[in-house]
Amino acid sequence: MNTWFDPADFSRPVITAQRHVTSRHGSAVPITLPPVGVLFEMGRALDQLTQDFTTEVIADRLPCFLDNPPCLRLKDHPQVCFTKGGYGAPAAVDTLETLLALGEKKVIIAGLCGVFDPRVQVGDVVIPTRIHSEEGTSRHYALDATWAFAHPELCAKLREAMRKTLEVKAFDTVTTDAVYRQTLNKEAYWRSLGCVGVDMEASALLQVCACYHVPAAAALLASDGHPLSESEGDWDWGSVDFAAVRRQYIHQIVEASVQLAQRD
Ligand SMILES: O=P(O)(O)O[C@H]1O[C@H](CO)[C@@H](O)[C@H]1O
Ligand SMILES: O=c1cc[nH]c(=O)[nH]1
Repeated sequence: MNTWFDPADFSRPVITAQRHVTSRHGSAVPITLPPVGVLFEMGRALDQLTQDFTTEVIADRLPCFLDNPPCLRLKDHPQVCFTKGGYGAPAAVDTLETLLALGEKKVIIAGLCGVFDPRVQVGDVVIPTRIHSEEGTSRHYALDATWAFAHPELCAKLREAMRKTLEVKAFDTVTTDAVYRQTLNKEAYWRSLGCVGVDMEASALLQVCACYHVPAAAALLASDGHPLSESEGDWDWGSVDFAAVRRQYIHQIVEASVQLAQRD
């Protein structure tokens, strides 16, 4: 059983995100965020956003403990903010905790995943009901962090809102800490659990949101198809038109998040 989380430990965390954001290491300027936030776990998203939409800067540098990404909103739809989470579960959760400390009430996670199931192709969007955890961060937040669950209602609405050009698929996924230890056997085991894809942040983000009772759901664009056996070809990234697919995906996430925020 998990020994990193002690449910009887009611002593206070030495550093909290709430305290950190206004500390000397955080920000001198008060920042308030809109209630809905999109946490991109991919590199191109904020550049694409500023290229293709009219945006405004909410904060040049979010006062996270590790990284300091900018936080943006659309000029015409200021009720949603967009930022980039750190890569890997610990850095991603640092960004998330900061967003929550600054007032976010609902979180949409938008990232990439590698896929290892014939039912899913590069360019599909996987929106999981639950994510199996092989990362350590969520084990500091919950006694049983084996699976992290999306908020059922938000997950259903996100699937609906994302159904545009790209295929949306409702399969479970897994989050790992060790990208270079995704062996063929390991991925066969993940398949046996019903998982179709792997990323490095999403289970921790969903688990932390669940612990704080903040509705969250994750959409993962399949960015690379993994070989399923020794006889299949080598791993490779993306597809011939992956840049266009990724752009389409970012647009769908933007539209879906605005739609979901308008419904609130
Ligand atoms: O920063 P971009 O190109 O989105 O890629 C990031 O996302 C991938 C993992 O999801 C890794 O390749 C990482 O570098
Ligand atoms: O985290 C990731 C993202 C894409 N592909 C993978 O195998 N892992």
